[in-house]
Amino acid sequence: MDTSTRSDPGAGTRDGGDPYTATRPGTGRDPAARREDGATESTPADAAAVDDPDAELERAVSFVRETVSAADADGVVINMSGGLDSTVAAAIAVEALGSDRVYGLILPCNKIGAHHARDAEGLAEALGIDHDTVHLQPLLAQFGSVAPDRFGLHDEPTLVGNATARLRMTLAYLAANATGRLVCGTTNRSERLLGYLTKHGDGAADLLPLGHLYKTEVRALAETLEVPGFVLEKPPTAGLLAGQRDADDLGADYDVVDSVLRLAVDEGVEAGTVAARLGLDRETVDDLLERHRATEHKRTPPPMPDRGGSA
Ligand SMILES: Nc1ncnc2c1ncn2[C@@H]1O[C@H](COP(=O)(O)OP(=O)(O)OC[C@H]2O[C@@H]([n+]3cccc(C(=O)O)c3)[C@H](O)[C@@H]2O)[C@@H](O)[C@H]1O
Ligand SMILES: Nc1ncnc2c1ncn2[C@@H]1O[C@H](COP(=O)(O)OP(=O)(O)OP(=O)(O)O)[C@@H](O)[C@H]1O
Repeated sequence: MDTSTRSDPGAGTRDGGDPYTATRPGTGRDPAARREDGATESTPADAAAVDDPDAELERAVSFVRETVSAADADGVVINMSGGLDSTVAAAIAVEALGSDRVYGLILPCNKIGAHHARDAEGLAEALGIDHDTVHLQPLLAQFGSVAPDRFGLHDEPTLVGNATARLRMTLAYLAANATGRLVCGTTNRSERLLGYLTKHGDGAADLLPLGHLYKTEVRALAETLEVPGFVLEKPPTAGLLAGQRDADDLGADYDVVDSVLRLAVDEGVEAGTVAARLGLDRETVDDLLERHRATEHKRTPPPMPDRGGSA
């Protein structure tokens, strides 16, 4: 991916100073913790490993090609933020379908978003895909007039963030309906397992080419795709508030998050053992696993009464 041009060199970091030093929270690692079974302690950095990035990339590319073909669709629509996940998803879609069958929607909602939107426009141009930028503020302002005494959006970051994510989803489906395309989501496995997404917002899509990959694995794929350094350097953020970082919300960086999820969810290792093996404090592990449990409803279809015996 030749995307060396960037419209705004400061956009990735200007809202929070140096993202890798000053604003990053602690990793949650407890140097005093030791493995209960005496085995060698693993490190969160182990989570970053992708055995064969080229093969993983080919798997994702084939998946997109086959899914679009099976749906007899003309291509995909991707909401592009200028961040890691949507850039990697768009690059995979271009490899799978060709640039003329990928359409990017860039949907900033505030001033912080405007910087990232310029990045997204540059990335879309470098990928050679058609794209449009739509500022959401006027549409969101209308949401504020709905029963304002009951659901005021002012000073409610989560309400505004979720409404924005669902508005982006609505526009993606509008474009998909109108052009015979599928909506390509950008959610990764870390976000899915923690429910760290807006239900029926950024979590809603027709295909998820990154849905099986942890965030640290998406990063490894980005390197294989030669995604430009400034995208890799952006600290993961939902992009809704100045200085907001996924690591602040989740209590740990993604190398820690992914290590915990691999052991606890994929391998079924008990929380205390996970903490000991990774050298983490128990609270960090418990908080992450509680998020996982509490968001099961985001990973399953809506419940409904059964029919009393018949399927
Ligand atoms: N047990 C249950 N069974 C069935 N449904 C249940 C439920 N509990 C809640 N619900 C429903 O789910 C709703 C809550 O879920 P939801 O609307 O998603 O809202 P919620 O999970 O509260 O918020 C979304 C979270 O995802 C984060 N996010 C969003 C977008 C992008 C990113 C990112 O960085 O990529 C992160 C955001 O910062 C926030 O922490 C409730 O209002 C209710 O309608
Ligand atoms: N300004 C935006 N314009 C269009 N789509 C957006 C915008 N902001 C977020 N989205 C959509 O919502 C998804 C989730 O947002 P989020 O900011 O968490 O992801 P990201 O920027 O791709 O990656 P990262 O988590 O590394 O920031 C994005 O991948 C993208 O599809």
